[in-house]
Amino acid sequence: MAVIEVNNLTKRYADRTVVADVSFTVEAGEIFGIIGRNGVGKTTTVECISGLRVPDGGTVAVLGLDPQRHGVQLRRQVGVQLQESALQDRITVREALGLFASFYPDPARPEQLMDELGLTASRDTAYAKLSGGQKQRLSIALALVGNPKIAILDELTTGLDPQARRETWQLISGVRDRGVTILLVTHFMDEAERLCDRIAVIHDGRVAALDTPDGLTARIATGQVLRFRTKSPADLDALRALPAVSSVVDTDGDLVVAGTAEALPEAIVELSRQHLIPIGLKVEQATLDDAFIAITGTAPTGDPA
Ligand SMILES: Nc1ncnc2c1ncn2[C@@H]1O[C@H](COP(=O)(O)OP(=O)(O)OP(=O)(O)O)[C@@H](O)[C@H]1O
Repeated sequence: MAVIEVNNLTKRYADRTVVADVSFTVEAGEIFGIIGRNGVGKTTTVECISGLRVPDGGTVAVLGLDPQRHGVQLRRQVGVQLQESALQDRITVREALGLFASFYPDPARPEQLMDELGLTASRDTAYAKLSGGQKQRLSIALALVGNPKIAILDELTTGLDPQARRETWQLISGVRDRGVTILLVTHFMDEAERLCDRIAVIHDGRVAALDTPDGLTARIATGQVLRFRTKSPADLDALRALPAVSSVVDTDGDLVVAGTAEALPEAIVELSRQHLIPIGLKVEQATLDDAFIAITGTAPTGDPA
């Protein structure tokens, strides 16, 4: 059963089209990812879904309701993690969770959420005194405190250290296992690969691809990804024309060539014909990162080291 249906969504700011023609459906119980580089319209798309923005075209239905016309009913059933919290500086973690819990008919227990999100030690700390990571955990807790049917999480783990990211992923998997549908916006490929059942790749305000993480990787997957530099610019079209090569992308001077197992010998011969040698050559198995590069022609940015 689809719980979110987005059809031909468009959104303009002044005369600039930010969301051009986006369509997808999210099924009950899945973790659905929206991935894309900064500024491609991900947040605008989820803001239209959560009723915070009015679309200029197309339709959005959440649990069968129009977010604009049925905002009050939907707010009880949809938890939204805001990118920047509008909390007062002096409110403590415990007070904020208690306050938000009071808005809902059947809220989660704040103590349990604080425990699950590692916030118990800072329960009496004022919002302004929390670290970036603690603020992030609190924003996730606030999205979940109403026991929502759908949770919309935007840049879930930005600002968290590697250990906290992994703990947050576990927590989100656990929330999904309890039957909550999750719409996750991220530009971290490892996060999308680890958590999402299906992913929409947004590029230039459109859905460039929609599939499972494995399905997206399989599009280029052929098996191998070669990474190297050359001393002078290579003829990329000649590389693209090789039978075993499915894509060639130049990411700031580093060439990323995806293809079958034959791509390596073919590329070496072609480069040698161009009087070039591959510098720093690495041969790897394809990942979601590589699929993203092949689909959008650009590298995702902001991945943690
Ligand atoms: N209220 C606004 N008025 C004008 N332009 C806006 C507004 N909000 C966003 N934009 C612009 O629209 C584009 C898409 O923004 P959006 O936040 O939807 O992208 P995003 O993919 O979520 O990026 P990010 O990961 O940086 O949040 C950006 O270029 C942004 O600067």
